[in-house]
This record gives sequence, C-alpha cells and structure tokens, in this order.
Amino acid sequence: MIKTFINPSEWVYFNRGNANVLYEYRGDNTNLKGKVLRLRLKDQQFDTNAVYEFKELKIKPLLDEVIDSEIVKVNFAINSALNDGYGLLMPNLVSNYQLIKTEKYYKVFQRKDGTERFLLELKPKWLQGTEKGCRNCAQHLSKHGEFAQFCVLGLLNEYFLENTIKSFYDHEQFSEPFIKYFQKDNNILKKLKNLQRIINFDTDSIEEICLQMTLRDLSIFLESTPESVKKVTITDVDPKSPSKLTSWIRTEVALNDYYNDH
Ligand SMILES: O=P(O)(O)O[C@@H]1[C@@H](OP(=O)(O)O)[C@H](OP(=O)(O)O)[C@H](O)[C@H](OP(=O)(O)O)[C@H]1OP(=O)(O)O
Ligand SMILES: Nc1ncnc2c1ncn2[C@@H]1O[C@H](COP(=O)(O)OP(=O)(O)OP(=O)(O)O)[C@@H](O)[C@H]1O
Repeated sequence: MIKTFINPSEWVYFNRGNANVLYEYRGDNTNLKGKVLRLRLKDQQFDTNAVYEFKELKIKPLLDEVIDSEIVKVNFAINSALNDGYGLLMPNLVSNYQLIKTEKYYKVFQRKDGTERFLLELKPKWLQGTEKGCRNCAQHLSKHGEFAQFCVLGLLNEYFLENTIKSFYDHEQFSEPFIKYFQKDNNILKKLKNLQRIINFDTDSIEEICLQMTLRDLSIFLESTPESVKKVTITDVDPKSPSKLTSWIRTEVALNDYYNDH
C-alpha cells in the first residue's frame, strides 16, 4: 500500500535544484531514517508520477544504476509552494558522509567515521566531444565568463585521467580507487557516453531529443573504499519538456562563438 505522509515537522530541508526540492526525514520511524523525500517545485510540466514512470520505463532499462525510489502521498505543503500531492522517497546517498569539496559540476565527500572512504558526486553533462571542441567547456565559458577549471572528458582520456582525478582531491586514498575505476572499459562514463548519441536537432524526433537531454543532465554518485569503487548510483533522470527545444537550439548556435575562444 502507498505510504502517506501527513506531518511536515518530520521533514527538514536538505537540498534543491532547478526543478526539485529534497527533505530529509527527522522523525522517529526507524524505517524512514536515512531517507529523503523529493518533491517537484512549482510550475513543472511533469508531476511526480510522470517523473517516476519515465525513470522506471525509459531510463532504468538503459541504466540499471538509477536510484530506486518509491512513490508516496504527501498530504501537506512545505513552504506553501510545490507539491503535487506525491513525492519520491529514496535513500539519502550522502547520509554517512561529510562534504569536503564543492564545485559546480562535482562534490567530494568523506565518510563521517573518518575512514578513507569517499563519495564523488559528478554531473558529467555532454560526453561526446565535437569537432569544434568540448561542449561542456564551451558552455562553461559562455555561462560563467571564465575557462572551466576541470573537464569531465579528462576522465575518459588515459593521458588526462590521473590529473583530472587529482584535481578533484589530491589524496592517495581518494585518487587510487577512482583512477583504477575510470581505467575500466565498463565504467559508468563510458556507458553513458555510448548512450549519448550526437543530437541532430533537424532530423531527430522530439522524443529522442528530450531523452538525449535527460542523459546530459543526470548526476552520478560513486562510492569508494581504499581498494576500489564499490557502488555507482545515478540520480536526476527527469523527463525534459519538448517546449525547451527552441532554447536548446538557440544555445547550440550561441555556443559556436565559445568553441572558437577555447
Ligand atoms: O542547458 P544546460 O546544459 O546549462 O543545463 C541546465 C543545467 O545547467 P548546468 O549545465 O548544470 O549549469 C541546470 O542546472 P543548474 O540548475 O544550473 O544546476 C538544470 O539542470 C537545467 O535543467 P532543468 O531546467 O532543471 O530541466 C539544464 O537545462 P537543460 O539544457 O538540460 O534543459
Ligand atoms: N538521493 C539523494 N541523496 C543525497 N543527495 C541527493 C539525492 N538526490 C539528490 N541529491 C542532491 O540534491 C541536489 C538536487 O537534487 P536533484 O538533482 O534531484 O534536483 P534537480 O532540481 O533535478 O536539479 P537540476 O537543477 O540539476 O535539474 C543534487 O544536486 C544532489 O546534490
């Protein structure tokens, strides 16, 4: 039976993005400890049920690393906004970790118990380079007016891998397992890169374009021990609205100038 939450005081603000807000459970129910509730922010085209269905039916078959979640009923409004009456209940992936570094496209966490176990949260964006250069670097320059400090494509290149990992956090117990992991042929970035087809905005179906944009906006959480990366979880695989098509095309045209500068 679907769980129903009625008490807002058990949920404390945890984090948010452009389209969703997360609350952490702080009540007495031991089954809910270590869980977060993800609610849609207001004015979203897709409600929680549509987000859940898209994740399970369209993304999970492509990427079985996608986080498990459960649809729950939410009979209250937090901050008087949002909330379509439902939410996604999911594990808090960082509950045993403390944040040690934050950058726009990655975060590094270490286990709270002080052991040398780390968690890397990464938003890899566009993994297919173009003949003009790296789309992420061009986008960074265009959005932030400065050259990117880090390029995710370095994780897919044997010559740049070590330096890229060390630029995240230069600590042996962190870098060794992650370098070993990204050297593997079946690492999650190689898998995601293979799913990210080069988009042709003129000829691809709008459904395919939207799927491709979802695959360019997800986040990956990788947990390590001193020996190896043990667990990979993907979050934020929400459907994209076809109404963004014009702005996506406009962005790609505008970026042409920024490849030239790089
Ligand atoms: O356009 P981009 O590449 O800048 O991506 C947007 C993201 O910007 P970022 O690259 O992380 O700085 C942007 O992320 P931020 O909120 O800036 O962290 C959103 O993810 C946005 O998607 P949506 O509007 O929430 O559906 C993203 O928009 P979409 O392009 O995926 O529609
Ligand atoms: N299960 C989780 N456990 C811990 N932290 C999480 C979890 N899911 C998301 N987060 C954190 O909350 C932030 C916002 O979540 P999410 O990416 O789902 O929101 P969004 O609105 O879709 O973001 P965006 O603006 O990138 O589209 C993430 O950047 C991540 O740091």
